Amino acid sequence: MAGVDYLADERNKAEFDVNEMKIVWAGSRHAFELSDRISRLVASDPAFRKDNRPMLSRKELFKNTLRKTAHAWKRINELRLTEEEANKLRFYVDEPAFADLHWGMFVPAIKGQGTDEQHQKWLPLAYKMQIIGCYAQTELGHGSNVQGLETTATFDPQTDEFIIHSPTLTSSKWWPGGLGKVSTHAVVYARLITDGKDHGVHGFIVQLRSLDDHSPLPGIIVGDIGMKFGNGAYNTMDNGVLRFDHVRIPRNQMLMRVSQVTREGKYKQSNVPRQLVYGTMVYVRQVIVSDASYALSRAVCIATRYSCVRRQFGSQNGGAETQVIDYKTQQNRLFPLLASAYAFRFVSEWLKWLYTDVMQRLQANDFSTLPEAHACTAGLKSLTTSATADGIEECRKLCGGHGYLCSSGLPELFAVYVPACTYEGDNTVLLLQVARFLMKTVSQLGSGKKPVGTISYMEQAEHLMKCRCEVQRAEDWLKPSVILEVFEARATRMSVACAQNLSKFANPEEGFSELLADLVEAAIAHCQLIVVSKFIEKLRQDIPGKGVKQVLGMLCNIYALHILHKNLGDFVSTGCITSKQASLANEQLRSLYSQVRPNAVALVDSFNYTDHFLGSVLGRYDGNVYPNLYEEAWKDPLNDSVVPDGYHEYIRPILKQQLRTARL
Ligand SMILES: CCCCCCCC/C=C\CCCC(=O)SCCNC(=O)CCNC(=O)[C@H](O)C(C)(C)COP(=O)(O)OP(=O)(O)OC[C@H]1O[C@@H](n2cnc3c(N)ncnc32)[C@H](O)[C@@H]1OP(=O)(O)O
Ligand SMILES: Cc1cc2nc3c(=O)[nH]c(=O)nc-3n(C[C@H](O)[C@H](O)[C@H](O)COP(=O)(O)OP(=O)(O)OC[C@H]3O[C@@H](n4cnc5c(N)ncnc54)[C@H](O)[C@@H]3O)c2cc1C
Repeated sequence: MAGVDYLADERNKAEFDVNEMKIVWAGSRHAFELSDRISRLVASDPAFRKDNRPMLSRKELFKNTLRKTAHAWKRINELRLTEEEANKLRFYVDEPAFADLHWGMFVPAIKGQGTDEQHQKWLPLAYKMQIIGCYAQTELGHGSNVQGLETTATFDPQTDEFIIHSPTLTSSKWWPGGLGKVSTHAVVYARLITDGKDHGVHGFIVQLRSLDDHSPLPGIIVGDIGMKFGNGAYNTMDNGVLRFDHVRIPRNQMLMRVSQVTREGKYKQSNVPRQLVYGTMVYVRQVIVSDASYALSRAVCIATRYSCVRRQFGSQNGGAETQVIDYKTQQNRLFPLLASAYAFRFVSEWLKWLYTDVMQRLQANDFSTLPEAHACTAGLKSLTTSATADGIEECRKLCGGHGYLCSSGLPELFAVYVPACTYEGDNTVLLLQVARFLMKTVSQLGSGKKPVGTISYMEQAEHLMKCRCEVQRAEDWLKPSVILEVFEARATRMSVACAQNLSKFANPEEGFSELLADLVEAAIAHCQLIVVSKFIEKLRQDIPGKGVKQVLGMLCNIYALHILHKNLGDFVSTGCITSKQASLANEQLRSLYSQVRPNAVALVDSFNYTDHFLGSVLGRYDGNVYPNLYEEAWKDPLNDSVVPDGYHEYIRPILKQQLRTARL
């Protein structure tokens, strides 16, 4: 029945103003209106259809992506979209493509590491897509260890050129998105060698393919690295392999903001930290945190709507069965994910602010906040992507058997999303960067150097090491000051314990290696504290709209108390809370689930996702799941004929043989 809203009752239960919540989710009225307009534009354009992706072969899939990307670019130009609008359009097209790396890494690498002159030369070409670029850093033999890269860029003073070379098989560039089949250019990371001296890894702009016929330039071997996890999914992207055989580029194609090579071959470093060479990664990690909130909210939206539609058991006198969302087990799995989606949204807004602030400071040669920005982007990228990947998979299970169908949208979402735990820095490797930052901070306590920003809580280390949680009743867990202190105490105690254990080793690096697992846990505790504290900060702001702040308060408490419940070992063993207080937290959590329950569908409606973007029969806005699921099944190519291809070759002979055997 078209037009019936099967979730209307659920929507009527909401205790807050959904339209105001949509604005909170989007970040501002402007952001909401822009996002709403662009999402509808994409949804209404048949060229952006995506429901056939799992059925396509790799070649068809890739060509389809090329077609869509070209169409998107055409629409961006026809409609004269702003950069913000164009980014939203690409987001709602929802198909990983070479353009992500062009706009997301190639352009930012030139902007961040290039000189004014290089900006003038390359950015106009890139902005008009007259060249298409990728970010070629990772190699077959090294990804995490950037300092271990092997590609060389040797300066030749005779010709004023660099010679880019892949000396070994393991030095082949391997993974860069957009490289395999599309990019004409790349920012290539290679060891800079002048006068026989190795100056470490630097970025170089290298042309890879002819701008006339797209063939690889002399000395370049380039191709796709092959099928990846899942059908459809990330296989729309041409992750590539690239080898150089003494390829020459002009000297002015080394990105020279951080350091320069003069005409004479002299290496000079600007008065900026060498880590700025890693600046593009910091930028993208911050974007990835924001993307985590979108990916998780999408899965949660599907699982929440479907959990209201789906009924199992509990029928009384022939009445309706129980909606599965009313089972406390379902709530205990689903509502913390709903809360996490909101928590990640708010922490990503803050992280974007932090990043912008750091960039402004860098312009004024103030590098003081760079270490914190690195630790926060690395740590939050790791925390949010791991939680999101696990959360999407949990949402699939929350949808029971139907969640395993491609038409639920969840298998593809998981397959596309899960590499986020690896790309842009393996999550464990990134947490270890946070741990280094924490150990440095602890070692400086009492030295007069004040910890600032997200680590400023360590200034109270003396208090946090011995404070006792004051919770006596379940409601006490609703006080933000109580939650904050407990999370700060846990993070401090775990970091200090690691530092104390480290100090027992004569060689600090040996100690660090031995304690890696504990260090990762301390880093996670610190990152979870950041997420909790940014949610609490958000609630201190003026948030208009009936009931909006109240329901966000519930989600904030669910996020914090669920983390506490899942990590009870940490909180209890460090003496931050007692086991009695732990059970009071659990009691409060159950009560919060009941309070959120009537608001669940409205909370996912607030994401304002179109059915096109969700791409899920189970998550349809109107909740009309079964007829559509049924109809969807018949679209499968296997159902094109009643008797399958292969019947005569393979099924019939078996049946006949069985008949003969039966007669014997
Ligand atoms: C519209 C936008 C769309 C965006 C597109 C989004 C999605 C696209 C999809 C996929 C893209 C995927 C792209 C990639 O994967 S690109 C490759 C990414 N690779 C990595 O992330 C590699 C990870 N490794 C590293 O970053 C480094 O090797 C390291 C692990 C950080 C170690 O580096 P190094 O050995 O040099 O450093 P040390 O550990 O010795 O530390 C020395 C000091 O430097 C500080 N440091 C390290 N990194 C940074 C940084 N980025 N910024 C600032 N400071 C940094 C570190 O803390 C040490 O400081 P100290 O004070 O202790 O000396
Ligand atoms: C889909 C996808 C897209 C990508 N796109 C790009 C791109 O556009 N450009 C680009 O340059 N690269 C790209 N990459 C590469 C990506 O950045 C790397 O794969 C990533 O940085 C991880 O590095 P690795 O593969 O070397 O992992 P490894 O470092 O080999 O990790 C293997 C295991 O070792 C562990 N490990 C490694 N070092 C340590 C340590 N010091 N301590 C403890 N444990 C450790 C890790 O935790 C992990 O469990 C992409 C990768 C993927 C999957």
